[in-house]
Amino acid sequence: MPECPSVCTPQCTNCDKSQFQVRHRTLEKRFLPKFNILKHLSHDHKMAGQTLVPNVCSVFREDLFHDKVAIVTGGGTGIGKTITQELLHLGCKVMIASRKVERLKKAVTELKSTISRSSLADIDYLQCNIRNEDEVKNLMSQTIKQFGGINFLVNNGGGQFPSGAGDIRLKGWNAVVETNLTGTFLCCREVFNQWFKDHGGVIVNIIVDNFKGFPLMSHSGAARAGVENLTKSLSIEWAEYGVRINSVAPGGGIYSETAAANYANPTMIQSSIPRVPAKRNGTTEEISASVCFLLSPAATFISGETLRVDGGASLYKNKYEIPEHNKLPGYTWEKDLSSKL
Ligand SMILES: CCCCC/C=C/C(=O)SCCNC(=O)CCNC(=O)[C@H](O)C(C)(C)COP(=O)(O)OP(=O)(O)OC[C@H]1O[C@@H](n2cnc3c(N)ncnc32)[C@H](O)[C@@H]1OP(=O)(O)O
Ligand SMILES: NC(=O)C1=CN([C@@H]2O[C@H](COP(=O)(O)OP(=O)(O)OC[C@H]3O[C@@H](n4cnc5c(N)ncnc54)[C@H](OP(=O)(O)O)[C@@H]3O)[C@@H](O)[C@H]2O)C=CC1
Repeated sequence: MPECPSVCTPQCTNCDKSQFQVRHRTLEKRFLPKFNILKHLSHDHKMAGQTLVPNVCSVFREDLFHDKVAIVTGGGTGIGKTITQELLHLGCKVMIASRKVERLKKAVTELKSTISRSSLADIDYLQCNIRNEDEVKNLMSQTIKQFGGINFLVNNGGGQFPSGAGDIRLKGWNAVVETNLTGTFLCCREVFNQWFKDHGGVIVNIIVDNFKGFPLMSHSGAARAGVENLTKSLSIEWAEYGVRINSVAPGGGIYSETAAANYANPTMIQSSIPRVPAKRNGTTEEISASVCFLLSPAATFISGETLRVDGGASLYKNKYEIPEHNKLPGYTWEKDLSSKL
């Protein structure tokens, strides 16, 4: 672990680790191909009564988005929270939106405290279930009212539950498709109708690594394939309005406490590591950087594209182990003729 810097950082009241140690331990663990991250994160580190907010940094220049307004769905947790942190760091005003108000409130309180006085950045939240058309309309209109317009939409909110396709009930299928495909469509349509049609803007959709199918999450694989195609259609339809739209496909498992908590087996996020050429999980920061790149002027000639951020995983073999079986016998004329004898 790196040496403690000369300026002493606050101590965690739960475990005596310094802020500096916590930050570096977290990074260190993330890069170890072991499944012990959960143990390390078993309590919130608190510094002088405050939950630790890790120091934000970015490969982009600090004022890059100082005149921009972004909406990040699912911006209170995991990948969405990291994207929000980086956008704030780059001077952006960010509206985060999802279903659970308590999580949104907590994130806003935490992240607001990180904004420096000289920055034009700002953050607020709105409750919005992206499956609900009226709530999506309200998200756009309230953001325009509060921040004066919208430049970026990051459709990050989404998810699924693991299940064999044979066991997925219609309600569960619909819940996943409505969340990931319909919800993304509603957000795109409303931001376009209410603002982008007249002012242009940039959209980034977060999808998944479903390029070789998404066994045990077939509902999500199908819904995200729909989003990938929607991305292509809209990039063509809306180019004349100054709208760019791309997708980012995180792969290999991106650890966050909330992502892991969604699964009965919390090591599921880590289980794909053996099949990631990079031999590690991705970080939320790596997803955020790719989103910021696609939002930025560095990507003004990129639209309708899907950026795979997966350490090469989508090129490697499928992560679903197929049990030994002989249920798909071969066809030969000999067998065919002998069956007719
Ligand atoms: C190698 C690993 C790679 C992993 C790659 C991807 C990782 C990630 O995406 S991490 C992100 C994880 N975060 C989330 O998924 C959060 C968002 N997800 C959800 O909110 C749910 O999964 C949802 C999309 C299904 C929505 O849930 P909810 O709002 O509760 O939906 P409804 O009440 O309308 O309907 C629920 C309906 O869905 C079925 N169902 C839900 N959960 C399960 C489950 N765990 N197992 C089986 N079935 C489930 C079920 O039919 C529900 O209806 P009822 O039976 O009437 O409750
Ligand atoms: N972690 C990973 O390995 C990977 C993640 N992804 C995708 O990245 C995105 C972010 O996931 P991640 O940060 O990892 O996990 P999280 O579970 O932390 O994030 C999911 C976010 O989506 C929000 N959300 C879910 N349903 C809705 C809804 N109906 N309306 C509004 N918001 C909703 C949740 O907020 P709330 O519950 O408050 O509504 C939550 O903030 C998801 O789309 C996920 O599927 C893709 C590939 C890999």
